[in-house]
Amino acid sequence: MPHYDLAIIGSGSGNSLITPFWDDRKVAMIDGGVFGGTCLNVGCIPTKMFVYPASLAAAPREAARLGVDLSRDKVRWNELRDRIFGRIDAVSEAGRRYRADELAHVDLYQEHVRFTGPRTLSTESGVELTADRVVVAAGSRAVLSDVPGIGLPQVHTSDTVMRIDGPPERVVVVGCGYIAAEFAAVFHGFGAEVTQVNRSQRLLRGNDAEIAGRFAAAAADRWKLRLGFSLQAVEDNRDGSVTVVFADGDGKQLRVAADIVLMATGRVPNTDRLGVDAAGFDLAGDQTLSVDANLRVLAGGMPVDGVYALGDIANSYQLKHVANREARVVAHNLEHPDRLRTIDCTAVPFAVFSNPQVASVGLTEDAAREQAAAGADIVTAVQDYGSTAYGWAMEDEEGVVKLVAERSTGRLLGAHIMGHEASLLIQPLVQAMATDVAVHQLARGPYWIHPALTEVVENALLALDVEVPADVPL
Ligand SMILES: Cc1cc2nc3c(=O)[nH]c(=O)nc-3n(C[C@H](O)[C@H](O)[C@H](O)COP(=O)(O)OP(=O)(O)OC[C@H]3O[C@@H](n4cnc5c(N)ncnc54)[C@H](O)[C@@H]3O)c2cc1C
Ligand SMILES: NC(=O)c1ccc[n+]([C@@H]2O[C@H](COP(=O)([O-])OP(=O)(O)OC[C@H]3O[C@@H](n4cnc5c(N)ncnc54)[C@H](O)[C@@H]3O)[C@@H](O)[C@H]2O)c1
Repeated sequence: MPHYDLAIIGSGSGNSLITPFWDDRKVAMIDGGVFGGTCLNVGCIPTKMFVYPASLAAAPREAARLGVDLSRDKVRWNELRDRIFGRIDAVSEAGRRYRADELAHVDLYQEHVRFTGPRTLSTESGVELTADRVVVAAGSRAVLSDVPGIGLPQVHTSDTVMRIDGPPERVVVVGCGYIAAEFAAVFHGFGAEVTQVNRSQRLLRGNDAEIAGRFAAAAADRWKLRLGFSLQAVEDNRDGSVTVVFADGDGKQLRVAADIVLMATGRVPNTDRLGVDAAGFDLAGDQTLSVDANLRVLAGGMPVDGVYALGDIANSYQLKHVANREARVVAHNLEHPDRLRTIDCTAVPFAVFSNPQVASVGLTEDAAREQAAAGADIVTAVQDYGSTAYGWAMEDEEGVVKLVAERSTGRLLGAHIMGHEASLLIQPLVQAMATDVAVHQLARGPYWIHPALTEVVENALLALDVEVPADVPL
């Protein structure tokens, strides 16, 4: 039975744990999927490599408003796809080869594994292995509704939809989360007829209600949006296309013909495939592994010696920048068990790279008001991109910055942005929240470049009705 100093399940964020510290120790890297995990192979990176060209392809609509007539002649999808995956697949394969062939102290197991005890594992091919320390970084996977026709080749998840021959002409997107929003924009940008259908009435669940409402209006302005319908079946039309059948709460049917269907109805942690019962590990309500602030896995509420978890299997953010930070904490804790560090989840931002973009950090207005003792100390400001000089240049009619703050302290509690490069505009606000810089200090401390689009953030900060100290910079 091979024994290791460290066994890592998952080569996504888990791959970064093999630091020089382990050079003279034995490490098992175990991954039953494609080397490099979700972000590299089927997640953040390839999606954004589609998002950017799709945003260029969508430019004629915007340019026309400004008096410039452009046309989108052709989307060479297959060429674009092969360029993207030519780059990504090579990175994944180089990473795999490095771990498999070039590091004498690392054994790469390319198969799935299950726990048989807290630090004992069994691979699909029957190898039993033990380790002093184990890190579970086994990620999450897409959920598929159990309806007739779900197995048809036209039905995709984000894992497969970027590899199709195309471009498709008619796309049905099921769901209303980040993945649905990003792919609806990609296919719309490339000229497909997109119908996005969701069970609930609200898009981008968990976002500030005002931003989610504005995003729904912007989406409905671009592609077909049908809310309140649940997927019932996918029917094979026997001509290469399918009909996607939905029903609302009253049983009214919606039937949409499509070349492809993208199921974007959420992701679940892979704990159900890991044999966590045999290890005795605790699960949280959302089926992630329960961990303490040091990211040690819990069993019966107590940390299991030497066993850590990180990423989508251990948190409900399902964001790569969170998984990366957790990996840094776990790497430290593995190397310094006598000086454990904790994970800090202050001001975790996210961005949805749709059209328009959405970005957010901290509390929504509703959550802030719920959390405020009497509800009286919360102030908000809503600033349209169109109120700034750069917004005039763009003739922008949609972009908006919404800020939530505490009146008495000037503490920024939340920031929510929709519009052009929202993912960039949010960053100074993330910095302010992470380092506890008050609203008036952020607005008047640094210079803000004129007439950059960042002025919309500056103006939103100035519009917040917070108490301003007398000596604040002018
Ligand atoms: C389409 C899409 C777009 C996204 N875009 C963004 C974005 O723009 N920004 C952002 O922050 N986040 C984004 N995310 C989320 C982000 O990709 C994930 O949060 C992140 O990759 C999770 O990393 P991880 O290390 O936890 O898991 P993963 O990278 O998924 O790694 C887990 C690995 O474990 C392996 N594994 C699982 N079970 C077993 C087992 N039993 N035995 C052996 N191996 C196993 C899997 O094969 C996999 O390789 C996106 C996700 C998707 C799907
Ligand atoms: N830019 C980013 O940071 C980014 C991009 C993509 C994904 N991600 C991560 O990936 C995770 C998964 O994304 P997601 O969009 O799949 O999940 P999600 O949980 O955000 O959204 C899924 C949506 O599908 C709907 N739904 C579920 N079942 C349905 C059904 N049968 N019929 C119709 N609608 C149904 C739900 O109401 C929900 O709104 C997210 O939590 C996110 O953190 C991040």
